Amino acid sequence: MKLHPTPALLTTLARIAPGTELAQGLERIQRGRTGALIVLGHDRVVESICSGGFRINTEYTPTRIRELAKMDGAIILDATGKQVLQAGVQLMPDAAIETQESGTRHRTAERVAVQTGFPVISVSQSMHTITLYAAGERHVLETSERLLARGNQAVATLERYRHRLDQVTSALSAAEIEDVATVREVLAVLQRTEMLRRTSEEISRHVLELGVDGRLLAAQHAELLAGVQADNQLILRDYSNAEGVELDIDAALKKLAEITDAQLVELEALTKILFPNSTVSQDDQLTPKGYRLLSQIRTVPKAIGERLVAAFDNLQHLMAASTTSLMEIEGVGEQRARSIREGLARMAESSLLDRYI
Ligand SMILES: Nc1ncnc2c1ncn2[C@@H]1O[C@H](COP(=O)(O)OP(=O)(O)OP(=O)(O)O)[C@@H](O)[C@H]1O
Repeated sequence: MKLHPTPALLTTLARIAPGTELAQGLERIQRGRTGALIVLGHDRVVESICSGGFRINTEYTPTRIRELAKMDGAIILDATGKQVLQAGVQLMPDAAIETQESGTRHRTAERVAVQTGFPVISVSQSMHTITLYAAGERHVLETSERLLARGNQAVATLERYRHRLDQVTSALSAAEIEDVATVREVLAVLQRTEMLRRTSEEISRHVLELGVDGRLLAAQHAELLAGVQADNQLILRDYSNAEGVELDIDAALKKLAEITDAQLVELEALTKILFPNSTVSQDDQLTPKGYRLLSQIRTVPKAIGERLVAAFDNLQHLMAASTTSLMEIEGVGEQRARSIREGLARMAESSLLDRYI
């Protein structure tokens, strides 16, 4: 799935997000009902397509750029956006570079961005829009109100997803402890975790683009993600050898991120990720290795979790292990062995309570 804006474009969007000096300048230009063509960087290539205008080499301020935008021609800033280098410049990019834009300002902006590799901002006087050309993409900036509306909608979705994820995660934990976990339960957690991840990523992009206007959204986002216990890497590792062959976890995670939203809902594509070589029924039972549940015990660092799984092979064996046999593992002393046993016992207790009371 291709994200929009892409991470490369987002980096530039964050530089002109509300609250930044550049955003304040753009806002003043729009309020003054003028347009502008601003190049965010300067080098020999830029120099070679510049004609006329004048060099000012002065510190960037929102008021200054607003005044300079009143003139015909483009404004060139340095790559940090802190210095105004030239103004009133006629840009003559390669006319062979394709552009779908119609007005000359926007056509020029797109071509300059492609030719120089620097971000270019075009403020339209007639349409009152701000378009950013960067990283091979074109992005029309949205108002904070619209971005916030979409962000709030995504937060409401995230809240629903979180609730559902918590339900399927505790159902899986209970089933794992009783050794009756089914393919369906495992896939449900894989699916819900990925849905949560996608929505969360969407909110992060809004937050970045919103700058200071996104503070509340960022706080809500963080709160909703606190304590999420599902982790798809651990799920995949827990069931990695369900077919007798170890999965390539990184490749599986990549495939998971690439399937479409529609495929994610249907489970078929997810089944193929976890079981690339065989056909399974949703009711088939699986035994986890125990990575995920071990990761929830505070006193078990990752390296020790790895050794425990390597030595005991699966969660059932781990749960049956005595303190003495746990202590045979490097890094597990008496205290840690006890806390592992207590941790697993506590999980068993609470999952039974969840299930039957
Ligand atoms: N090659 C260029 N170099 C520098 N400035 C340019 C160039 N082309 C256009 N401009 C600037 O854009 C202004 C508007 O041009 P034009 O109306 O043709 O473009 P437009 O894309 O329709 O703009 P808008 O959407 O703002 O109306 C020009 O007056 C000039 O200041």
